[in-house]
Amino acid sequence: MYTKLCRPVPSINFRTVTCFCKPRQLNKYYNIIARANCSASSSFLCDKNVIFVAGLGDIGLDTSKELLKRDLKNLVILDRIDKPELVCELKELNPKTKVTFMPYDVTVPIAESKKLLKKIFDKLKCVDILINGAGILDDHKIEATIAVNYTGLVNTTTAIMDFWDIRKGGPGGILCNIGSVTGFNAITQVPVYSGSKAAVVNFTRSLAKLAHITGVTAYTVNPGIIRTSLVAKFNSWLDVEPDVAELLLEHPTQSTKECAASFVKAIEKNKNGGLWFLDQGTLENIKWRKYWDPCI
Ligand SMILES: NC(=O)c1ccc[n+]([C@@H]2O[C@H](COP(=O)([O-])OP(=O)(O)OC[C@H]3O[C@@H](n4cnc5c(N)ncnc54)[C@H](O)[C@@H]3O)[C@@H](O)[C@H]2O)c1
Ligand SMILES: CCCCCCO
Repeated sequence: MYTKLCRPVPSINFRTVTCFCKPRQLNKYYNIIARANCSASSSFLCDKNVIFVAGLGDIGLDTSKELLKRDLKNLVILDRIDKPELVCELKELNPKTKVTFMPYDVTVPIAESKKLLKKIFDKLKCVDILINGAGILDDHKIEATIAVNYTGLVNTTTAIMDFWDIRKGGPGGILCNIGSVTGFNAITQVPVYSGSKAAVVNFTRSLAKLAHITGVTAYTVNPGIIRTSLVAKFNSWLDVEPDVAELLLEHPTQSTKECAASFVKAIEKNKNGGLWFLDQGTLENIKWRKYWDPCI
């Protein structure tokens, strides 16, 4: 619906190249170049430019590796973590994709986020997908949890709208926000974290419904529990359960690789309004029950 398709290409040999970068008059050479890069068996992601906020985290790193199997044109990783060895490892994985790392803290003022995004857009000319994945889990850190998990995501999203919003002449874009199963049903003992993820889910559902105005589609990927450094040990709110991590990790979990495989599959489905549930290696788009309708 919002994917500005290039000139229809023969579906037999080539997939339709979707493009937000040149919404008006697509240069026929772009089509040929894109086709040359993307064989018929390639993914929707082939030849795309992707920004991945938190692409070096435990889930982020394996998801970045999975993305790099899809012949992206550019993968720009923004993260607070600065681990050059991980970036070098990613750069080696696929010669078809240029991997760039830029330090970024999602809690900076929105003007800083815009400045960083301008540098990226000036370099790449277009960005097809923004993945917002920054998150912390420590219910002792109330302000920080909300600042990183929610405000940081909202600000980064709002900042990119300067470059994507079709009302400003932008090409539109695709937002992939990392929520969590706790955004649907809380881990009661970490209500601040769970609430921040519910906010991410709710915010993103609204953006999806605004896509007809902004040209920006949006969905969330909501992993179940994965054994990462985030969950190894964390504080419950007001210490209501000192052993919350141990108790949770007694239940079935999934690996970062399983999550990454489902994560990229969800991105390839590119469903505006998707509520992707990624638990124990499965991928399901869940239906949100409506209890009330603002009727506007
Ligand atoms: N591990 C799980 O079970 C699980 C389940 C569902 C959702 N999640 C979410 O997935 C995401 C990744 O979590 P993870 O388990 O890989 O843990 P992780 O700690 O390895 O990753 C967290 C990522 O967020 C980044 N980050 C934190 N604060 C930041 C800031 N201020 N600015 C920029 N980046 C910042 C970190 O650098 C890291 O890349 C988080 O949003 C988390 O809430 C995790
Ligand atoms: C083990 C607790 C996992 C909490 C992160 C789910 O988003």
